[in-house]
Amino acid sequence: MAPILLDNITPERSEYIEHEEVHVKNPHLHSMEEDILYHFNLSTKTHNLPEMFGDIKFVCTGGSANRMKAFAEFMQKELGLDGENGVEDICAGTDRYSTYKTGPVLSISHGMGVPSISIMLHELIKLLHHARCRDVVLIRIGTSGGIGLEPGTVVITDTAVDSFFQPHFEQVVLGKVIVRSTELDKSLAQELLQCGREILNLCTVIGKTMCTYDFYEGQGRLDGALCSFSTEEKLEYLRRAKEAGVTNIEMESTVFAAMCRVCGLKAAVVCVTLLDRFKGDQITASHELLQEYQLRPQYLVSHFIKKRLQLL
Ligand SMILES: O=P(O)(O)O[C@H]1O[C@H](CO)[C@@H](O)[C@H]1O
Ligand SMILES: O=c1cc[nH]c(=O)[nH]1
Repeated sequence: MAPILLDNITPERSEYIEHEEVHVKNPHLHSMEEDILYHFNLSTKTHNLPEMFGDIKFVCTGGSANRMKAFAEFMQKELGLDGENGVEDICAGTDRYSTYKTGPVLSISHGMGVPSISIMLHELIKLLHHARCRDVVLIRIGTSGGIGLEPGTVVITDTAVDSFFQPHFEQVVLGKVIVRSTELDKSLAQELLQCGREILNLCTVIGKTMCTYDFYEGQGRLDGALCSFSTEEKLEYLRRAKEAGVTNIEMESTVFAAMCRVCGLKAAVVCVTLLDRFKGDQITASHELLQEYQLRPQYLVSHFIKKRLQLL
């Protein structure tokens, strides 16, 4: 078994320092003449990153490219910005991620699962660093499976946990396992919860979010191509998750929380639940209802952004 190390590049407690530029935790980066953000099709030599991105204060990210485009269009309207030509994908030169900027809001897709969001976050955090951004808040707006919650509930994550219900993210580096904390910013979570409460008919709760490496077996589903457990074993696992404080399950929150924390970035996860996993595995809601569910975290985060910008 690989040796397990607690993260040795993270200080004891990674504190967010107000008004400081976004920093990266990589001593090699400063000696590089050029930094190519390959999956964004951007580079420090070919693009003026401070001019293009220096005013970003909010980064919102979610798995689907269409959702993040829709969110950018929505924010354009909400912030009263000129939207005659719609929004344009800044990284159109690559189809790995879709990126839109509307005023101080960057909307970017991350694909599905830990490896995909982790690559995006490496390049995003370097982008924010090269652009000399300050006081940036990162929010994942996503979907999830609920544990004992009414479908359509919006969950604000207080801590992301792994499949053992631990607040950890494990990264294999040079054949060793590095364990990083997945605690999220508590006051930001409370601020978002308050925003949820201010929106009529939006059911918002706070709880732990479990992040898995798979949608099927990894989330205890009985309907994948493989399944090695019984219905009773599945329900027992979900009951144990619920007892540990888990309210929903998705596939990116631990690495998102861990990477933002190491780099001193304030981060939050806001996911709507598409089903109650105690009641089933298949997502049976209609397309229209699922579309409406996906808008709920967007409304909440838009409300939060407008409050922060003192537009409300
Ligand atoms: O709806 P988004 O944000 O894409 O995320 C959730 O949906 C995907 C699975 O359907 C996973 O990536 C999970 O985390
Ligand atoms: O059950 C679900 C629903 C959405 N996303 C997940 O990861 N799981």
